[in-house]
Amino acid sequence: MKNKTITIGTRGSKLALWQAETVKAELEKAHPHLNFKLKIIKTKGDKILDVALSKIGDKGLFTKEIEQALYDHKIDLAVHSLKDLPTELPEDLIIGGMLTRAEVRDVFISKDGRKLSEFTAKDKIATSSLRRKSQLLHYNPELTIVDIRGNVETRLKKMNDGHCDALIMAGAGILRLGYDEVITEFLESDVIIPAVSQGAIAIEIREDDESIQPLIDAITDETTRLSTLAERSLLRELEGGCQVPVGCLSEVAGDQIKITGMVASLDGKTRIRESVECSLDEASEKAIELAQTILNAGGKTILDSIRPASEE
Ligand SMILES: NCc1[nH]cc(CCC(=O)O)c1CC(=O)O
Repeated sequence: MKNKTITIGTRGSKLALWQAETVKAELEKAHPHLNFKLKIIKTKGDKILDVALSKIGDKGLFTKEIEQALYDHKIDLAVHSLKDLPTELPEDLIIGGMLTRAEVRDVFISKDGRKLSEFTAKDKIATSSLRRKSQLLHYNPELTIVDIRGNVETRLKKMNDGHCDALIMAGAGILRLGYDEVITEFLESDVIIPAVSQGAIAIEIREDDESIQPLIDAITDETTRLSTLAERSLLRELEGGCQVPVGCLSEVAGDQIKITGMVASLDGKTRIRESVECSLDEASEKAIELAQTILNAGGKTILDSIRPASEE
């Protein structure tokens, strides 16, 4: 008799495929009696390549079509960069689990090997992320930031073709694709706080699909789960999507966690950073309190001033 085949939905970019293949390999190892196959799905974010992400609006840009395939039972689970999943998932869909988190830091990639500290107003740094832009300007208000879109390869090519002198990208994506040698430096959290859930791979499933959840439990890393859920609680409390200048860093030691949240104004003039330390078990609860602290410390004023513009 033929064994059941479980279908994994993914975007078609090299990074998305690497992530989906990794989930597939882990599932195959944990469940050798089952068959797993990948199904590639194109999303709106893959199709619109000439508009800055902050101008398209964020709700599920890289996820909507994949989630529809889940609803339609065309796939049984979906693999995403957790960072790209909105904090509120569509009805009846849940995050079933996460793989062990990889590199969380952003990296600086310059064309001629100069570090960020050596950059001046004459150099162009490309990023489409408001979080990166605002923190770069806080670090050095003289810096020149330009927009860029596209996947990792496209961005590297654009830099080499003269679009910019440097890029900032998530280290996780660069390392997964094996481009270690293009990294000029890792940006530490005193300069750039990473995005909420950066470096974590998530598996999205139908809430009522009881046969899938135990399969995913077997490959889920509990520390990653608790810390990224806490970061997402903070983001939800701030009511920020992925296109707001919000960052969050979790530092885990044993069963203790230190969470640092960050909100910055678009011009970088104001940057609010607050931290909390607690046990991993209470991380989500404390992250919500941390969000309130940040809102009260001026975060609310910043986020209120940004939201109307990004909703135009
Ligand atoms: N916004 C796109 C995106 N979503 C996930 C990653 C990289 C992998 C990760 O952070 O988990 C990237 C690229 C980047 O920000 O440079």
